[in-house]
Amino acid sequence: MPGAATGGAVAYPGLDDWRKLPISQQPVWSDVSVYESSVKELSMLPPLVFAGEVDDLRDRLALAAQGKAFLLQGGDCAETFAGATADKISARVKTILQMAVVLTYGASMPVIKMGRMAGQFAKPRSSNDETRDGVTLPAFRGDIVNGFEFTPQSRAHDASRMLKAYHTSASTLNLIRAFTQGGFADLRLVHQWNRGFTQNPAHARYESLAKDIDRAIKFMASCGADFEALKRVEFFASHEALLLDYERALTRIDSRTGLPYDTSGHFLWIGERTRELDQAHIDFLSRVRNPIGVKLGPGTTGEDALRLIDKLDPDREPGRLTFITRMGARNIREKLPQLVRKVTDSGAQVLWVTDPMHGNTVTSPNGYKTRNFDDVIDEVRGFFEVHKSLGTFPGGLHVEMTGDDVAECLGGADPIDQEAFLEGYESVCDPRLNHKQSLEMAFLVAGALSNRS
Ligand SMILES: O=C[C@H](O)[C@H](O)COP(=O)(O)O
Ligand SMILES: C=C(OP(=O)(O)O)C(=O)O
Ligand SMILES: [Mn+2]
Repeated sequence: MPGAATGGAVAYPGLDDWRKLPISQQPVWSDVSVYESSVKELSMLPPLVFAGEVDDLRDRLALAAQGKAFLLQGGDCAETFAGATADKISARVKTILQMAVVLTYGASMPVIKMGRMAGQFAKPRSSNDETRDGVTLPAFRGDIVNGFEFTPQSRAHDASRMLKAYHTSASTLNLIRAFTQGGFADLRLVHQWNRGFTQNPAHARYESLAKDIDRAIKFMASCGADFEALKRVEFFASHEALLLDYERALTRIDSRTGLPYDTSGHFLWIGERTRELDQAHIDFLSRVRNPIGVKLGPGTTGEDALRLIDKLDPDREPGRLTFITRMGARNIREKLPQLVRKVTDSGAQVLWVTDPMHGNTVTSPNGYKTRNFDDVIDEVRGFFEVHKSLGTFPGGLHVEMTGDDVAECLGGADPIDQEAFLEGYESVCDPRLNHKQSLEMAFLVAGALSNRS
């Protein structure tokens, strides 16, 4: 039975209480013995992240909550096993680094860099099934559960996929660490991150900013400045903590503090569909030390937000809790103010982040799940306007994006139209900003951040 096996997972009071609670969006594993052996093996594998890194991230997020840093979180809607190639991973990391440079330079503010990467394999779905040409099969729930291919074999829920997800996360993280610690992310290579991407307006704008940074670095170098700090960047891994069998098996007790950390990623978030207060996801995540995010859709009330704070951040610990609002461009100016006001009046300090993607999903006339770049931008603008009017800090941006030249979202300065989807649509779940749309977004946010006062 799913959710039943603790395998060899470390024991700690409360870590298995979620098993007695209602839970949604979980697989029904097709083979119980495979499930049991997979969970057992997972619980014996090394942690993917170190608890000390998780603590560092909490400190960084605390700064963002105070308005002293900005969080940039981006990556695929659904990572895939096949997509974990060096080219795709490096294009995504380079794009996030480029966006971060634009933000740091434009807004004169430290930027916390975080991928929806190295673990973003589980997807909640609006429907359990999918029907094509009269054939109905289980919906695709992410590579950690089943395959995208539309056959009964591929769509069966196969628990051994959790092991593949672990190993794919490990190799992705290994490459990310190599890139960001091994010299590739050195700010003096700011031009090189632009190489290999096609020419376009955002690309040219980035080149010109990179020239300014180059000039400033050369000037400082000739003044004798020490650039050791520019060689490496911190880069954190995050994903939606949806599949609790997996998250539980990777939860370990930190030898320094004796406390539980979910070592599948640095930052974990709870999705809009699984954030019910008395249910399994909130309970489980309330018991691990990682910084936690919660997605908040347009139906969230101020009372909901306060109850989530009490449950997930009872000690009001700086950096512990991030609210990722995904209201939709049409709702944000009306719905966000009451939430922010209620939280601020309670004295709690959370980090407010905008996800301008998930409230703006539409179907294109030719049948693709897409988003209009203008709607995405409008939600970002609304987010900044609301926080400005309330005197609170718009602390981060959460986007579905890729470093590849895909055609999945409509519009942008070098516009994508729906015909382009026929060749360029690659996502197995939600549409992502492509490389140029991502850079364009970064310039817009940098402008909004620097114009705040
Ligand atoms: O992020 C993913 C989607 O928004 C979520 O999985 C729901 O998608 P669906 O409506 O296509 O199932
Ligand atoms: C499913 C997702 O988001 P939400 O929970 O906000 O719908 C997601 O981030 O891919
Ligand atoms: Mn998504």
